[in-house]
Amino acid sequence: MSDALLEVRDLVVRYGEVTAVDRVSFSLAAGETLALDGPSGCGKSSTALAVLQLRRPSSGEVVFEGRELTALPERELRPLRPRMQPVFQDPYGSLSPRHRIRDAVAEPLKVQGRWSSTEGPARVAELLDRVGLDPSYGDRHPHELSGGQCQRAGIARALASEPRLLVLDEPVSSLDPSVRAGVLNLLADLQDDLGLGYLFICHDRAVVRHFADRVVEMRDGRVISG
Ligand SMILES: Nc1ncnc2c1ncn2[C@@H]1O[C@H](COP(=O)(O)OP(=O)(O)OP(=O)(O)O)[C@@H](O)[C@H]1O
Repeated sequence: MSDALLEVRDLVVRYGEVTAVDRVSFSLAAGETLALDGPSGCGKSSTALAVLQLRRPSSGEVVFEGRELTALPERELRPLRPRMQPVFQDPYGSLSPRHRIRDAVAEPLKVQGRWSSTEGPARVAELLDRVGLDPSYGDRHPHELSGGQCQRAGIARALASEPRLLVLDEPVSSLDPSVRAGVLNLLADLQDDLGLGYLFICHDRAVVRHFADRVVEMRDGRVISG
């Protein structure tokens, strides 16, 4: 019995004739950061989407917390989805422009039946505070936040689901260099506190070296080292 949080075995993702991910395997423990590195188009994002089951792989296995996900119908996946949360490159893209930050963070609690009108607002304030945002930011809309603040709000929303795994697809690439370190430090703190596993996609070698425990190097859909 493996104690891996995530185990990916012989993963294949095809888009029609294109094989974007070709028998990729790796594993990730709780509290660990595994980086996927490689040139543009080598299949990093396709791997991430297949791990999250946002795109169903063509073949292979994704074992998360001991359960093989690829064979599960959507209704059986649904209760597991909160435990694996994505954070994408575009901080504004993961938050609806029409909703206040407070509502965006509250939504997972409501959808997952964990909202109460007495404790819910305090939980949202606590999550905003946890990501370094003053809870008064809850009143704002995404366009009233900087890119870094918006990415923090997106992380608060992801944390509302009480995940065990964050799939971080270029989470700081669109941010000003001056705010990148702050968001990476926040992610490192959260990992220390919560024991989260991170699948981390990033094309910045210096960031990868600094942030990742292990690196899986990809080329043309395949793992070439790691
Ligand atoms: N929705 C899609 N339909 C068809 N082909 C796709 C699709 N998404 C990705 N691809 C192709 O799959 C391959 C891998 O793309 P992917 O985005 O996974 O790579 P990546 O390493 O994440 O690249 P980048 O760093 O540029 O995001 C590429 O050849 C790409 O053109």
